[in-house]
Amino acid sequence: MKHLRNGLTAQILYLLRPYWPIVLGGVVLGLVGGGSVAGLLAVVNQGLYATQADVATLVIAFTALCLLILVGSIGADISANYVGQRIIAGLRSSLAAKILAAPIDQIEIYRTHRLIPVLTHDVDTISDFAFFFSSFFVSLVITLGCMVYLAALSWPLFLITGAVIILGSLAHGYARTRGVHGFGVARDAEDQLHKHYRAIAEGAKELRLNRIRRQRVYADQIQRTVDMICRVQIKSINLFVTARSLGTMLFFVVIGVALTLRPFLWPDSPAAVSSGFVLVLLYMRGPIDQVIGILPALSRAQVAIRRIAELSEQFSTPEHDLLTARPVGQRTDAIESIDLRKVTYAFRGVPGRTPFVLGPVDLHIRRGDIVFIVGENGSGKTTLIKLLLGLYAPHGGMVLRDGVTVSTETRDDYRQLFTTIFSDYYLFEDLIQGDNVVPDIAERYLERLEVAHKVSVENGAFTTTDLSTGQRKRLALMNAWLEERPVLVFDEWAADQDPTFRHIFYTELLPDLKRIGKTIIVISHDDRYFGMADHLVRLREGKIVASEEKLHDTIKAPSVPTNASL
Ligand SMILES: Nc1ncnc2c1ncn2[C@@H]1O[C@H](COP(=O)(O)OP(=O)(O)OP(=O)(O)O)[C@@H](O)[C@H]1O
Repeated sequence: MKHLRNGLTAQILYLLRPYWPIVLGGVVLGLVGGGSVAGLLAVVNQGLYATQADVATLVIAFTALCLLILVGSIGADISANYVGQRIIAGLRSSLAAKILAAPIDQIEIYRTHRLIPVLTHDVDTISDFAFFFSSFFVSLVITLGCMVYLAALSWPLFLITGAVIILGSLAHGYARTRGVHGFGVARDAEDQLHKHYRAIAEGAKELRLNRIRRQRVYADQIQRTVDMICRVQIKSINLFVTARSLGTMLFFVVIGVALTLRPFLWPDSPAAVSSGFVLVLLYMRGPIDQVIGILPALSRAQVAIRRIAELSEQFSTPEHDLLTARPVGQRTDAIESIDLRKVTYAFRGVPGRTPFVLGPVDLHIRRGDIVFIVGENGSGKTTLIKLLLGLYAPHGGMVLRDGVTVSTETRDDYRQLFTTIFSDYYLFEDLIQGDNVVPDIAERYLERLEVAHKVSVENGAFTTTDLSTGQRKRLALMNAWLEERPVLVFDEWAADQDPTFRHIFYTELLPDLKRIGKTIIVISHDDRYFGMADHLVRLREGKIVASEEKLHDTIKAPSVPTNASL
């Protein structure tokens, strides 16, 4: 926890560091604006008892102070707004960068339903607070300025007021501690709520078909979580509201007590002291109210910053240089072989269960081979290709490209060799080649994939991706073609295809891709087509139990349009 607090302070200072001149300027302007308000109250109080001779001086002082208040508060507001918005923009970019550079297994452990609320909810909470920060600071300075004026007027009254403020602060301290705890609990529940929201959005069809599950999701999960957040928020905010009203009432009490006691305790004190005291106390109520009013937002921002710090800590071992613009490096025909030597990988275990361990695996892949990776569900096929693709760093053993070990430094270059269509692939609408895609070539690919009647390529993007599952996968395949990388990896690509196109995929497209020099790795359950493989690797419980290499001569003339053949 201590570590986290350090992280929290460090996080705030780190965020403010690039803007320190503006922050400093804003602080000075806030001090000038807030201090001038206290000065203005003193002038007003003097004005109540001014003689004709004092009027000119007081008017000049009044005007000057009004100008200072204007300049100070506007300046403080503008600088706080600027810094706040820049920090939010910086946070948004740096969080996105952290996710883009985080190791894939760390992202998988963190989980999407926890990731999105940090990126949206927590950043927005800080943004809300940043918006009010300047008035918070100026109000704080006004309060301090008023206290200084009170001390100048009368020490006993200053001490009484100080004691009341300390009392009020203690009440608020208590409310804040409880409130922060409550906001923390509510924030945890927001993650759960987000998970349930994803379930009703992504599982809409299943929920429409299953009444029991629908009611359970709504009543037991969503409503229960929503009610819990509501209860905790009401409780936390009630604490703040009660402490706030108590504090306000204390002000009136102190005014009443001081005025009642004045004739007895300080019978000789001048009237200007009493009126100044009342004036300052009545005025101070506003800024103090504003400071107190912003405390719940401050507490929420504190919880949000902690969440962001946690995420940053979770992703604190990024892969380096992932976002540096660099040439892609060698592509076509850029490999002769890939080897896995005694590669192992273990997932984190669930308590009471043995974690899945892949390996040790030895695998040799030659350029131009069609490699099938087969095995039962859960045997480790996807885990194996994630290691092969450099998405997971092996826990033991090594991956070699053309006999050279792939290291942390070279892993991202190595990954650029592959185009992969995962079984849970994400289809980007824009093509990476953008405007460089010749419409004719795109058209021929689409025709080859039998989707040209549904979709075309315009301005470097597909005209639509509102297609059937199988058709969307064909677009993903077209993307893969256009990327022109030497190794293509298909994770159960054909599973969503109709029998005719599945046949075309295995018996025409794969051989054609091989013919143009591609190395192809296919995860498949289609045992009818295992004969198409040059190298069949069978996995069971994370181990290679069979590795058959053979030659076959079933390759036909190319029918895939390639840039070379076009
Ligand atoms: N993120 C994860 N955390 C913990 N365990 C995991 C994770 N991903 C996969 N596993 C475990 O690893 C094992 C292998 O999973 P993998 O996805 O590699 O299997 P697969 O052979 O591709 O299965 P399928 O044919 O069903 O796609 C499974 O038993 C699974 O429980």
